[in-house]
Amino acid sequence: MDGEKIRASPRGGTGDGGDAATRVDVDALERAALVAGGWTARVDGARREVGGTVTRAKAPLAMAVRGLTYEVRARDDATKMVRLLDDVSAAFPPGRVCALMGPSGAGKTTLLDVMSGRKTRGCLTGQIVVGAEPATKAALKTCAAYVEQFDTLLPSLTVRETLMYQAELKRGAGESDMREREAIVEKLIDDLRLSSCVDVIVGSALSRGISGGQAKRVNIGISLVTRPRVLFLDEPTSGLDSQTSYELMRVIRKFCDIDGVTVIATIHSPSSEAFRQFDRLLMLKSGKVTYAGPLFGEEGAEAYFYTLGYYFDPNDNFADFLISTAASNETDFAREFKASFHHKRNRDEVRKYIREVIARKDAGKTRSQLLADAPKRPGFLSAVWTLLKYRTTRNYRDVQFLGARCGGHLIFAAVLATMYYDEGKTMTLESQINVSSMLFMNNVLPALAAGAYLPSILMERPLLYRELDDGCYPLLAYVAYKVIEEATAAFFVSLLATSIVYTTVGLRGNFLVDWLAYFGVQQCGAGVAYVCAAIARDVDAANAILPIYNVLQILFSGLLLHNDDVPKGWSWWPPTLFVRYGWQAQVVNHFKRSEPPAFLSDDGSLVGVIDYYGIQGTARANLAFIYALWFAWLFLAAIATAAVRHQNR
Ligand SMILES: Nc1ncnc2c1ncn2[C@@H]1O[C@H](COP(=O)(O)OP(=O)(O)OP(=O)(O)O)[C@@H](O)[C@H]1O
Repeated sequence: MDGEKIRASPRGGTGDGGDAATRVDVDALERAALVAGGWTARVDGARREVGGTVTRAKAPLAMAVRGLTYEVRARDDATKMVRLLDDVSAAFPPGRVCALMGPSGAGKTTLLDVMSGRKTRGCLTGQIVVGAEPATKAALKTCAAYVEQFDTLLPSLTVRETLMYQAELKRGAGESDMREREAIVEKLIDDLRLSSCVDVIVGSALSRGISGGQAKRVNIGISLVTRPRVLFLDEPTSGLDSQTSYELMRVIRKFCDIDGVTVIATIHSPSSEAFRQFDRLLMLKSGKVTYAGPLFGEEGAEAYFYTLGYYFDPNDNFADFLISTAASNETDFAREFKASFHHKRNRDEVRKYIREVIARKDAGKTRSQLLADAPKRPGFLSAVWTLLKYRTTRNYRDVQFLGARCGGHLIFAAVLATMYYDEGKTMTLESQINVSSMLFMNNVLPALAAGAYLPSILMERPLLYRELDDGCYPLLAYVAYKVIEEATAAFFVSLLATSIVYTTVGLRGNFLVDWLAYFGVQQCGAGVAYVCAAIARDVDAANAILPIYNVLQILFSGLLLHNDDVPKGWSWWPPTLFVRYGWQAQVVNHFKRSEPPAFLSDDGSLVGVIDYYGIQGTARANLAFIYALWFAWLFLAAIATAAVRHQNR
């Protein structure tokens, strides 16, 4: 409770060294695991074997940063650099739960992002080590996991499916077979106390699912499926009530003690009980260290701030005391810390870990042990299969998902059927105009319907970013999964829509050509939607960009302005338009250039509708252009998704 006394270490320790007695002897744990030859876990002193599977217990890893300075271009003036971290040095001993605290804007999240290798821009100097190695992005990917503040989960999966989905994406077949993955997931469900909601869907704002606290635990669980040795958490308790945040912190503490995970978490204002699960503290203010060391005990933070004249009333919440103290402008905390014994102790600790890296290097061990020990991740095909297995199967059961992709096409087909019934059976001037116009709209509509793809692509963007950052799959696997998912649905709906129009209107050409043109245009439209979704910041921007492209496409596809009349400056544009090729393929397929001449051309002679509009090429050649454009748009979409990152990192 907030009113309780916080005098001594809650785990009976007396400072940094003092709580060692209550911590799990991780070396002993690892030895036990090796002897047993199985994956062992100690819960309340008892050894537990899970599923009889073979996975070595891993020792937790220390992390340290020395002289870390990080600058970015100022938001308001790109010529200026802003220093967000200023000469930060701190040690994060193995198997401890470290709190990163400070007033709002102190640089906590920045430090967490920098340490976890997630910063995508800015200028970084200083050293970061993990274990006895430099903390390269590749090394961190093998041993660390990051839990973001906001839950990015798939709403339609149950808790168990969510954990299995992540386990399949993150654990390679060579290292862990299905049974082992299941054993890991069952253990996580147990450890995270998710048994009561294991078959409940995650849910969203629109569909009721698990509670906020359970969602947080699932979010942590998906990071733990790889059994990381370092866990970064960005404000794990934010938005939770004090009881739920306490329970969550206890679970995290347990992972730290039993599974040997080093935890580094930014935290705002936890309850006293939740805060007692931490044992180290790094405080920042304006990017500078204002305290680094043990949280509780005689040489802890309370004793340190007491020496500066800030007395902690035991009836208060210690975390609130630290935050309000740090916010005070009466003391230059960074300077005071540099002059303190605590700074010297921190410096020595950092040196110890950096020295291990240097010693390893001096011993000629330049190959990363972390990389060598890294479990094999699933390959490209395996990742695509997992995405289809968990995401597409759910999407196909979602009426809204299918409705958005099918409804419009079928309604348009029905309307065209009634408007142009039997129109293709004659070749009069009127029917030539009507059928060619109908075929034009038959290609415009699937292009316009691609707007239906935008919301789902944009909504799952945070999930995509997280899964890419977690190394779940390469971007191309995601693109492949998306194409298969959309193309499979489009295959059936385009077949049905084309059948309706072909038979009712009385089209004459090869049905396959009409269908391939429709399907191809539909897929090109999806490709354009992917590009818009990649470059647009939000749904509003995407909804503004896509219609501009489509209107420009409609204007220049040959019906509204004949091909021969396109102004010189625009002549490059029509050859890039898939609606144009779709229309041309279907018009040539229907009339076969054998329609009776009914239109007066510029030179006074009578020509058929194909020559009147200046339609070029055979049906096959036009189809070839559509499919070439499909690949071009997919290629552009992949490049745009990789290059444009709408994330404030
Ligand atoms: N490009 C930039 N130009 C200017 N200031 C920036 C820029 N990027 C980040 N900042 C500032 O850097 C500071 C550190 O941000 P950070 O998110 O790390 O703080 P924080 O301690 O996690 O804050 P909070 O507790 O509010 O989340 C903030 O004041 C932020 O506004």
